Amino acid sequence: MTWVLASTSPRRKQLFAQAGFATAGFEFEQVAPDIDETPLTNEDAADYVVRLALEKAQAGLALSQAFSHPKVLGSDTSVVLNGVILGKPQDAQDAMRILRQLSGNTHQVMTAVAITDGHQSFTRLCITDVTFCALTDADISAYIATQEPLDKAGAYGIQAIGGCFVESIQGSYSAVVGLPLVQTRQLMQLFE
Ligand SMILES: Cc1cn([C@H]2C[C@H](O)[C@@H](COP(=O)(O)OP(=O)(O)OP(=O)(O)O)O2)c(=O)[nH]c1=O
Repeated sequence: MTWVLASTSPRRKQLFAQAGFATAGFEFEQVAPDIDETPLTNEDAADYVVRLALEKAQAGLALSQAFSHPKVLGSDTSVVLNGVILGKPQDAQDAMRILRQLSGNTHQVMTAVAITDGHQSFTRLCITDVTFCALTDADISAYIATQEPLDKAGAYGIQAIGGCFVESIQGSYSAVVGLPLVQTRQLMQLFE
């Protein structure tokens, strides 16, 4: 039996390693799923993240044929403001646009996790409210100059400099970073 993380995210790798602390001899392989992340027409944000997590897990399973009895985890994180998915910034200008919208407001971080072994698939969805303090354009420009926002949903990382903008959160911190630890462990236990 082999655990496989279908993700290229270094944050998910770290979190998945943490989630396996109680699983005897826990080790995992990593594969890079390549899926189309375009939302369907009128697709609800929650439905979107769950679908993507499952598609990443299924794409990862197809890449895991060399492993014995693979159990494959996929996950997706989206930042949602007033029901609209903000996604990852295209470039610095887009990051500025996104961070101006988040400034002084509460948004939702939706993270879904899915595990499949080809016979059974289970998913969990975590929705965390994150409230940003008010940001000046100078704050945002200085943040973008660090490059940190560019590969992240919602153009920030709560675990690093972006944490300076987070006034409060309600929900799972690890889900905001990229993988909810409690829910991931619960899903893993379904396969033990
Ligand atoms: C909101 C937020 C997002 N993020 C990151 C987590 C995810 O890596 C990324 C969201 O993009 P995802 O598309 O969920 O994941 P990914 O492309 O990085 O990796 P993969 O699809 O291979 O699993 O944004 C943070 O690191 N910190 C934060 O505070």
